Amino acid sequence: MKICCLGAGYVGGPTMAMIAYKCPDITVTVADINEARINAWNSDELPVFEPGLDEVVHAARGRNLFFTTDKVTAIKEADIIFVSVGTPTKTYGAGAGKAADLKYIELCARDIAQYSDRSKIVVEKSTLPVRTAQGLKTVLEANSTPGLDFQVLSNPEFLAEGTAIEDLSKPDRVLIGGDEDSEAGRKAIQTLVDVYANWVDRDRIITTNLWSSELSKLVANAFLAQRISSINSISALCERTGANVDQVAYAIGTDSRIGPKFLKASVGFGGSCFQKDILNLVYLCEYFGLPDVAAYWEQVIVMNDWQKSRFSQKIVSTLFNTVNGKRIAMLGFAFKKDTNDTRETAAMYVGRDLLDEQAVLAIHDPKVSPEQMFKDLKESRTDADGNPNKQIDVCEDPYAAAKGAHGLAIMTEWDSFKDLDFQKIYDGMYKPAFVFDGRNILDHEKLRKIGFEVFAIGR
Ligand SMILES: NC(=O)c1ccc[n+]([C@@H]2O[C@H](COP(=O)([O-])OP(=O)(O)OC[C@H]3O[C@@H](n4cnc5c(N)ncnc54)[C@H](O)[C@@H]3O)[C@@H](O)[C@H]2O)c1
Ligand SMILES: O=c1ccn([C@@H]2O[C@H](COP(=O)(O)OP(=O)(O)O[C@H]3O[C@H](CO)[C@@H](O)[C@H](O)[C@H]3O)[C@@H](O)[C@H]2O)c(=O)[nH]1
Repeated sequence: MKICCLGAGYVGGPTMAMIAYKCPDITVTVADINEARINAWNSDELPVFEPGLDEVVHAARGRNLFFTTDKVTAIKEADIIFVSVGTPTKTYGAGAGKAADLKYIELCARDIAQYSDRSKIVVEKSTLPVRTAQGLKTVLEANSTPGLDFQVLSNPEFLAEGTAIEDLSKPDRVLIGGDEDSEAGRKAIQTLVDVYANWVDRDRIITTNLWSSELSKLVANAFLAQRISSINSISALCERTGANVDQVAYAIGTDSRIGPKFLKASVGFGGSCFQKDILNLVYLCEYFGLPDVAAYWEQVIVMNDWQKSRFSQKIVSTLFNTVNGKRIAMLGFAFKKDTNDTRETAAMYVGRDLLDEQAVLAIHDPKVSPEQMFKDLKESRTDADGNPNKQIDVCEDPYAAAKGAHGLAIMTEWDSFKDLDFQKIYDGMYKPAFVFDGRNILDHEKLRKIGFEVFAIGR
């Protein structure tokens, strides 16, 4: 069997690497139009940082895993074609700021139709609005050689960044939606089930109709993000009342009906998916004439935005209502630990707020490049005369970032931050030395004993 995947991004690369790793008899080719990305997948410096990914790629690459820019051959040869291209929030026209931009998906469908000379199974791996499969099928049938059959399946991906390899090798479930009402549809579903059954227990592979599968992905992300916004809303109430949000989260999470996960209060959720997918859900609700449902889910985003700006306002008000010219050390820039991804990271929004207030940002992140930070903060590295940007100092070393700072903000929960020598950091800072723990990962009592003024979320 031959599988091809269009899109070698955060999802296409690792998911296909896992299929190739677990199924040595299947040839897996990942095709992308971005040559630099493909070159990186073929090098020792993979374009995605994920614990354990290097090992999986190295074991399969060249054996039955291939990365290429030749999408035509990849499409022609494949029995199953996954589509794993981006579905960003639309920035133009109807639905701008909410609806998913489906142009990359449609271009893939047109390529598949044009280059296929036999019937294929087409799998939606990207996160898509419910009922996209209908449009895909129409484009495929209208543009291909008559007589070919394209079975469209929905197989959304639930991996989280930073734990992608663990999530892919032991998924809670694999979801496959297809046309359950036709013989060809059921056969296509079974073909994909058989691929995953090489390493996933059969009872963890859920099959549904197409629309349930497409919608479940958006709903899963909406529910996860809703939990974070819920606990973050309570963090504000804790700060006013003397309750401790971590204690509250533990107390409610021990109720097996609520469960302990995704109740960690924070400076706000980030990442490429939650906001985009909830906005998409909101748009769909509006489109299908359900404004009250739309408003309900939109509140998850409103609360998240509030949590981020609340954090930057807290820094400014605590530092005597001015951070003008003050150095603020930001530890962490990625949207969560164990990834170099900064898409929608809370650090970017807090950073921009502080720059607006004329602060000097000293940023350290173990994985994020300075180029990425400047881009996200909408700043250039040098001024018109070629002198370095004086408002942003990217530091390789957290101690260097904190030296001469008035405040230190934990933006990402990197484990390495917990073991820093805080006495050394304290000695190098202006006094009073303020810590703003946006992830509640530090030992606050210990910090207070050293002499820090500590602000934590929800305490
Ligand atoms: N990032 C995640 O953790 C995650 C998890 C689950 C689901 N998803 C969903 O998966 C999809 C892909 O996300 P991603 O993070 O991998 O995106 P990404 O931007 O990292 O990768 C998409 C890739 O598709 C390529 N591409 C675009 N058009 C193409 C074409 N016509 N042919 C071949 N390649 C093409 C781009 O060059 C890019 O490399 C999105 O719908 C996203 O919502 C993402
Ligand atoms: O209790 C928590 C859990 C997470 N976060 C934050 O929420 C964001 C998202 O975290 P996470 O969900 O772990 O990472 P993602 O890679 O964005 O994964 C989500 O989005 C993916 C893309 O759709 C889905 O596949 C995953 O199932 C879903 O967890 C990050 O900023 C986290 O720091 C919190 O603030 N508190």
